[in-house]
Amino acid sequence: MNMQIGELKFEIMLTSAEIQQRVNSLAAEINLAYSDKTPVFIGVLNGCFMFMADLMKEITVPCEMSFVKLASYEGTNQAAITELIGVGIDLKDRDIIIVEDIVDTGKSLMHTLDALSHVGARSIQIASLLVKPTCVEFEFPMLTYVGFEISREFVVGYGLDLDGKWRNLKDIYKNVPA
Ligand SMILES: O=P(O)(O)OC[C@H]1O[C@H](OP(=O)(O)OP(=O)(O)O)[C@H](O)[C@@H]1O
Ligand SMILES: Nc1nc2[nH]cnc2c(=O)[nH]1
Repeated sequence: MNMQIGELKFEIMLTSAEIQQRVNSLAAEINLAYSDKTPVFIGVLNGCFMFMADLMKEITVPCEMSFVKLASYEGTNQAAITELIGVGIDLKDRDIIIVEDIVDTGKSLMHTLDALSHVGARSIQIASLLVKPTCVEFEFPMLTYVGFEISREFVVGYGLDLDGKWRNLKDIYKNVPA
């Protein structure tokens, strides 16, 4: 299935069914690993909203959740990354799971980790639906829960935007040459 956004052409990369299946198995892994804990899930807005919602519905251990906000991209070009906006939960001695839609260069995740490094958490793990291994500029030993490793192309849908739009698509599309 193809989609044209302005001059950009997109092809379907992951269907809603494929995403749901993978999200369910990630949730199962987390349920097992945190069976004796009460983790705090911290979603990094805006992109995480669909992944976070679908993941949380499958989490069966007692848990809390909150959201932080960063901003980094405009269109397909990287711009300056701004500050982290508040969490609202005391994270001291808590087991944190950061929830991201995508780790591309890894800069956003580095900012989130930096901001959380002072809160005195007991543990920090990361769940990201998508990772671009050929783009990541940092090592993330805590990136334990990865939905799909994907290639370098820009992707939209399932929370991921292009100029603020297309986040609502239930499938994920990748940019292909026109
Ligand atoms: O690994 P990186 O190269 O830093 O890119 C990944 C980040 O980029 C996107 O966020 P963005 O800042 O565009 O905000 P959004 O979630 O509101 O779309 C995405 O949601 C990740 O947080
Ligand atoms: N929508 C979207 N946002 C991103 N942020 C970093 N990489 C991407 C990407 O491939 N798509």
